[in-house]
Amino acid sequence: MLFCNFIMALLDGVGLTMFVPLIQVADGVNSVKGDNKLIHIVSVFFKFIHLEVNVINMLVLIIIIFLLKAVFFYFTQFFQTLTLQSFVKKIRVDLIFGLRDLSYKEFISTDIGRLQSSLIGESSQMAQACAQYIESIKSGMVVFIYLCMAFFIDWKFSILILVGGFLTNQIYNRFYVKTKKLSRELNKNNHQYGGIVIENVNNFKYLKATGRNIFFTDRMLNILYQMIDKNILVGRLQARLSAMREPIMITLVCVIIGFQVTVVGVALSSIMIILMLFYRAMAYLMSMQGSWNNYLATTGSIENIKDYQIYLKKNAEPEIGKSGLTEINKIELKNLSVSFGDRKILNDINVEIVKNQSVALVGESGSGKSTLVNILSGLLKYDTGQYLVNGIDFTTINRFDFKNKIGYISQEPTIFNADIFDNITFWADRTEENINKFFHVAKLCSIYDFINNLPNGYNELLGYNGMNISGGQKQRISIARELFRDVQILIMDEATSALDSETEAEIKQSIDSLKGKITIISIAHRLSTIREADKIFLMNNGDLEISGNFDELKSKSDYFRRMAQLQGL
Ligand SMILES: Nc1ncnc2c1ncn2[C@@H]1O[C@H](COP(=O)(O)OP(=O)(O)OP(=O)(O)O)[C@@H](O)[C@H]1O
Repeated sequence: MLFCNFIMALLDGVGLTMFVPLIQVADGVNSVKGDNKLIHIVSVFFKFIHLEVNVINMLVLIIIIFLLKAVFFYFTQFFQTLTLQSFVKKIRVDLIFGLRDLSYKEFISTDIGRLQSSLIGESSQMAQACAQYIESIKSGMVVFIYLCMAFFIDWKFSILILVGGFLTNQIYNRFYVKTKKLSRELNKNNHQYGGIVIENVNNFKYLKATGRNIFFTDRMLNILYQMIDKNILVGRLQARLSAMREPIMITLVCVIIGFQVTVVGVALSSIMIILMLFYRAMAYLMSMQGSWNNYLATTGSIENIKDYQIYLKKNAEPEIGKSGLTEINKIELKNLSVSFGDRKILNDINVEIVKNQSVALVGESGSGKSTLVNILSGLLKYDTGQYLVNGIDFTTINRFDFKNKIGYISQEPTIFNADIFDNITFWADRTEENINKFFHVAKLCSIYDFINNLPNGYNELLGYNGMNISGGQKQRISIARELFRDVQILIMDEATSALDSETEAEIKQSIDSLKGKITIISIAHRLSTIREADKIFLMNNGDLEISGNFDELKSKSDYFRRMAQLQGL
């Protein structure tokens, strides 16, 4: 791109300077005072191509030069688009992979506003910044070529360009500093705004029901107004820059005419050419300064994206280890401890779960059940101890291979903004086999009748976060999705909490039918759902107190017995 731009600028300069010998030829060589260097070069060139030096030939040459320039202009623009798109691709792909690999531990404390604006809005701003950066380099290159040619044609002219450049740069520098500062502030506002919008959307129902959305609206408006004020300031700066361009140039042009006529005493034809070259060079110089200022107006985004890429890389949790895990036969935790900051959340945990066993975790709220399950599923890292899968250290296992075999149903059901079929099958092809399997799991999860009664059947859209269906229906869809996947380990964290007793009993039956076929790890406050579990772990304040089956625990633990009695078991 830069090579084509270089040739294009060279042709532009050569084409324009051709007007000097053209006028000289038209007027008769002797009519122009001063240097006859150019006409000499032109004569040599025409002699070389066996043509006469006359006005017609020179005009044809000028047309050919500008046609060639157009060809190189085309290639410059084309390569610029390629450069820009490969840059945008690199940034966006990097961020996409960064999000994929971001560790769960980091994600839960990340600035969501920054995350979303980095991945969406600012990536586009980066493209604009890159375009402006390229433009300023291109214009700079043209100015440089003009300068070189100017030195060759008339050193006084090059001094004038340098003086012009220096003067305008002095003025522009003040604007550069202000624009850069505003850009950084705008960037911060963008993150705040993004964060509030996401919070507003995620908690829309609550905010609407309680009238608190007014508070959020005020917060959004407050930041929005700040952003608008700053954007107006940036616009004002840019308007001033553009407005100043012409008066500066006209003043400089007048100074040059005055200087040339009164001091040097050159003929008008010569002055016209110098002015033409000067005007052109200054236009490129100012365009370079303008593009540079536009580029600076987006530096906040550039700095942020750069930092964010580093942040994502630093907090990446790649799917390390060799692939090839075909079956999970045993998982073990040995003397495993986890802390959040200074607080120990899990303390010296020892757990062994073998293939197709069904285990349950019980304990008071905050005792560490979800944290333990997050460790088992590979979402969270542990501080000390060991996690073994089939006797192999978990850190050396390919996470993707492992997680691919894990089904996870959490307290908050996961619903995608798609229809029921895609939600359950995770966008599987609608082949006869998949449709049959879809109905099979729908029956297992007591959602078959519901789907059949919908106006669009399994093509019914569920809306953002499943707004169009009930909590229990969402939960059943989440469970069906995991059953459709043929997972080897099914983790259920309060999976049936949103269901009424009748539906819960139905689903329990379905889950029970999986007993002995896959490994099931469940957390439940309602003990009836885990009564049949092979092994129950009782947790207390980060410790794993005791384990055994339902009846064993009842006899071993007063707490468990009390809980069971309270629930009529
Ligand atoms: N990201 C986190 N940062 C700091 N502390 C955390 C974090 N996640 C959980 N905790 C703390 O760890 C402890 C255990 O939480 P955990 O969610 O594992 O408990 P739980 O037994 O599953 O509770 P519940 O039954 O209410 O879901 C709690 O005291 C909680 O405050």
